[in-house]
Amino acid sequence: MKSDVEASSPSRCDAPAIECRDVCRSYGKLKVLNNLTLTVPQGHIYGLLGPSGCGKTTLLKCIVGTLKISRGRIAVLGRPPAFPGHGVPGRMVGYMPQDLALYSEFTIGDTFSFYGRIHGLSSKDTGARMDFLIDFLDLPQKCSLVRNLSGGQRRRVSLGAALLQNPRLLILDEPTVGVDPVLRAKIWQHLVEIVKDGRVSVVITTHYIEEARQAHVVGLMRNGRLLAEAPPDAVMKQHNAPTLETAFLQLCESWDQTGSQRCPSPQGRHTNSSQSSDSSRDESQPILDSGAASAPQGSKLTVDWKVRVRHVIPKWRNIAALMIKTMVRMKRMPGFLCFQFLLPVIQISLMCLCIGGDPRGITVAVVNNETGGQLLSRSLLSFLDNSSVEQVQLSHSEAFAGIHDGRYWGIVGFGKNFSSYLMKRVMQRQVSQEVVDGGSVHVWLDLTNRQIAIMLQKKLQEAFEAFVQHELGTMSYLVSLPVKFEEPVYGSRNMDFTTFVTPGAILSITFYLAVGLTALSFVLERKEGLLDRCWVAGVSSLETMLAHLFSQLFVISVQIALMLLLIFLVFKVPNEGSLLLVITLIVLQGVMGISFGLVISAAIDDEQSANQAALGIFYPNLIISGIIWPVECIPYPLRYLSLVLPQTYASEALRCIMYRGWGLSRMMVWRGFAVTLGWNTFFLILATVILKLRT
Ligand SMILES: Nc1ncnc2c1ncn2[C@@H]1O[C@H](COP(=O)(O)OP(=O)(O)OP(=O)(O)O)[C@@H](O)[C@H]1O
Repeated sequence: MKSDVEASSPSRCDAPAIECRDVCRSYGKLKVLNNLTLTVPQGHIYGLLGPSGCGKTTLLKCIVGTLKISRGRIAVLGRPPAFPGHGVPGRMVGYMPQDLALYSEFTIGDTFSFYGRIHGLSSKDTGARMDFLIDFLDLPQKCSLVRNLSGGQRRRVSLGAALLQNPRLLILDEPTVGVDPVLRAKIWQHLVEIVKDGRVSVVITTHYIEEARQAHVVGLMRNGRLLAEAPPDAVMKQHNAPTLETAFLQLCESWDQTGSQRCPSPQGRHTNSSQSSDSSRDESQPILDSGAASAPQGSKLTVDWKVRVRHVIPKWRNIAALMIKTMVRMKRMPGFLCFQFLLPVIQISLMCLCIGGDPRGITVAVVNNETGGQLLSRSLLSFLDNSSVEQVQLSHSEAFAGIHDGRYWGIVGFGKNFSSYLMKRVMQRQVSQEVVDGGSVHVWLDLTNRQIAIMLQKKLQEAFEAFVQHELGTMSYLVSLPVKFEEPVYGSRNMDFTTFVTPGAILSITFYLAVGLTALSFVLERKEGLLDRCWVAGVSSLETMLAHLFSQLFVISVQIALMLLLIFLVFKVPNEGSLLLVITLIVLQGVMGISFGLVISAAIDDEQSANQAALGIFYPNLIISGIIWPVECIPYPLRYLSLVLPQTYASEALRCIMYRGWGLSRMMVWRGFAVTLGWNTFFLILATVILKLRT
């Protein structure tokens, strides 16, 4: 069989392009690849055929390194995928995944430029390749948006992106689906052309079995095993079949009848001939040693520490390419960008406008039984704040009927001798109970709304103090409480509840917007195969995270600038402390939101669950972080939980900076920064661990 392969191959080369030995891979309990052994000779087109669900895509993902195998060994272009310093993943491999994995907001030109940047092509080279590919793949103009292309056109753009850098190995997962027969023939012709000099190898999966006759070798897969691996003619000859499809059907039937033991598969041959003592080694652990699959016998692949360091250090080129990608996408979605910038402004405005202010237009029934001219009751009522309290003069019975019907929040009542009795109370040393009662303002309140009731009590008290000051002048001390509130040490007398809530609300808004955007963008990119495609192109997970962090920092900065301008200039929230500290703490909370978004996207695969996770923690965190109500009201042991949450100490620190003017030397301030940094580190480590466990 091997001689058949060599006879039909365009050139000979000793080291195979891909060598898989006894490869196993499972998804949970589902065993998808089952001791699969496969060899792709250098300079050949290898057609990987098999029914839907037999494991072709899984195998290709293992070959390019986006999935780790659980057992066996893989060598691609001489080394295991992801071997430090190896070009796979990277420029040496062109990968077209089954999902189109294209940014729909990109134009065709943007798509090629993006991958050109990642592969380090000059703009001239990218331009030349782009022109060739657009012409060759019969694509529309390069300014056409991917989202406006037909399914077949998108598939061709995806193929073009895989061909862009002239890779040494092409891995194409069903590139001809949805492509018309003329173009399909052209693609195959091109593949035959590029492997001619023996430098480039191609692995292609297709559902059109007959088109695979143009491949130099076909591998027929079923149930995670390779049933046959030979040139198409040899397979047909062996099964005396007129077509490849018939041969494949016969092979499947014979497999079903005889079982795997006696099936004439090359796999058995490989397994027997090459079985080594370490063939069942777990590749997910010692990935460096596993490169021995292609190394000369007895030798081990070693890596220079410089190469190892270079492999780990993020490349600025890739980060820049990803950041440009984000900017281009933002530019193409101006509505979404405005929404991103304006949403926090809208949220904080609504909060400042609607939470913490005094209730207005509260109707109160006034029952005034006094008659005559110079009445003290009228004078007192004139000091009641009209903007907050609306007075309705009623009789006793009407007032009580109204409050019982819920039309009034309270009743203010004066007896018919109120003025004279009040003066007696003030002037005489001893008075009767009748005078005390008659000289008092009687108030009945509906206490079902605590905020309104508190406001009414406060407004009545203020009105009384102003009235006493007006009527008694220097003698007003006679009816005042002997308690004097001096100038506040911190804050001002007119600070309202809004002032308390604002710092925590800013942190919370910044944190949750960053969580949502990060989780959603990563989950969507992974679901659409975009992350995998970038990874195969040579972008590391760290580079992806850093690029996202830098792009998000830009968005967060604009959001913070707009929010701070609004609260300081429009809502006049005071800031006694360092603006730099205020901004730094908010930015760090935004970065923490990004880190938490990474945790969600690492752990969750679909956007709906990611959204639910983000929303699910939103309210509990808001409530027990002391953002809308003081932590001091939280009962133990819930208080302990509250104190370790990411925003409890941070909100307190921001309030201390803004309202007390404190700096980092104060424990309540540096504690907020320390907790934020601690959570940041924890989330980043957790995201990395989850990603590692799930790969
Ligand atoms: N992420 C995953 N989690 C769980 N099971 C999976 C996952 N991906 C694939 N599978 C399962 O693994 C099996 C092989 O899938 P794979 O995509 O490799 O098949 P395929 O041969 O490429 O199929 P097709 O030709 O239809 O693309 C299928 O049963 C599939 O349901």
